[in-house]
Amino acid sequence: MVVKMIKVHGSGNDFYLLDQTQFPEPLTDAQLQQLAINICKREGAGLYEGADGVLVVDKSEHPSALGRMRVINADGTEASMCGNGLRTVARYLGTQNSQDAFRVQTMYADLKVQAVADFADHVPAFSVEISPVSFDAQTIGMHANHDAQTIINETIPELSTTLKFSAVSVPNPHLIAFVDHETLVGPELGRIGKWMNDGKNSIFPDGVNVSFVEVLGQNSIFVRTFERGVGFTNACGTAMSASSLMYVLLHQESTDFNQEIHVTNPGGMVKTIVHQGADEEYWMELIGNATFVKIVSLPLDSALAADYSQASVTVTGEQAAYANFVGSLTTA
Ligand SMILES: N[C@H](CCC[C@H](N)C(=O)O)C(=O)O
Repeated sequence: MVVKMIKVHGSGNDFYLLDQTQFPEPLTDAQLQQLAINICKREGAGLYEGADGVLVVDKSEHPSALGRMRVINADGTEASMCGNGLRTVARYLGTQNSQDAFRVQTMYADLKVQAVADFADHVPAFSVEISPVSFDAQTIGMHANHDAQTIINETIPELSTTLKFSAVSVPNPHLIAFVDHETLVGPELGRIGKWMNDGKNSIFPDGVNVSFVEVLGQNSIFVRTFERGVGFTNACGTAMSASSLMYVLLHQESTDFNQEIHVTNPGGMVKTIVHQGADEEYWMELIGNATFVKIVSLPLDSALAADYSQASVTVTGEQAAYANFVGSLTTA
C-alpha cells in the first residue's frame, strides 16, 4: 500500500500532511507515531529534509466540522494544537470541499478557519482560530512557584533570576518571556527549552513550548520558540498567538484587543489579532501562509521501516514564491 503525503509549511514550520481517508482503515496510533519519528528526522536521516511533525487529517466526528486534524510532533508525541499546521489543513480541506470558511475538529475544539487574500503571488493565506485559552497551572501542566495557580509576568527563580515569564495554554502549553534582542538571540532559550522538555524536570513534567519575544515597535513583535517534542523551529503558530495575547495584556499602553499585530519569526511573518469574547474568554486569529511545497509518495511499509529508496516527489513550485515573499519582508 502506498502512502501519499503533502509537504507543507506555515511560516517555515514544516510538516508532512497525511490524509488518513486514503487508506481502507486508518493507521494505528503506534503506526502514526513510528511514521512521524522516522520521516521527520533531519540531516538526511528522514524523508527528504525531514519535518517538525506530521499533520494527520481524518474525517470529522462532528457535523459542525469539515474534517479533523491531529498533530504528531517529530518525537512521536501528540500535541493538542498546531496553529501553523491548521492553516495548511484548512487549505487542504477547503480545496477538497470547495469551501472557504468552515470549522476543523481539533483535540479540544472545532476551530474556525477562513481563506484570506494571498500574502503574495502563489503564497496562499488562511486565518485560523486559536483557542481555548487558559492560565490555569493545572490545565497547562505546570508546577512552579509553590504550585502557583497562575504565572503571569513573574520570575520563576529556578529558571532565571531576571526573566519574567507568563504561562498560558492555547490549548497546548506555552511559557513566554519578553526579552531584549541580546537575550532573544542568546543561549538562554535553548537552555531553558531543553531543560523544561527533558522529561525529568518537576516544573513542566509533560514539557512546554518556550518562547522569547522581542517588541520591535507598536504592534510588531519577533517570536523565537523552542518547541516541545521538536526543538528550535522556524516558527510556532500557537506560540506566536500566545505571545500576541501576552503582548496585548502586558502592553496596554501601546496596543489593544482587535488590532492587527505583525509577528516576525525566523521562518517569515504572520499576523495575529487578539480578541476577548462576550464571555470574557480570549481567543486569537492567526493569519499566515499555507504553502504546499511538494507531493510525496512511497510504500507505507517502507516508510514505517525508515526505507525511503522508493519515494517519489512532485514539486509544486510554491516554495520559490514563498522565499520571494520572505525576501520582500527584509527589504520592506
Ligand atoms: N508548531 C505548532 C505547535 C506544535 C505544538 C507542539 N510543539 C506541542 O505543543 O507539543 C504550531 O504552529 O502551533
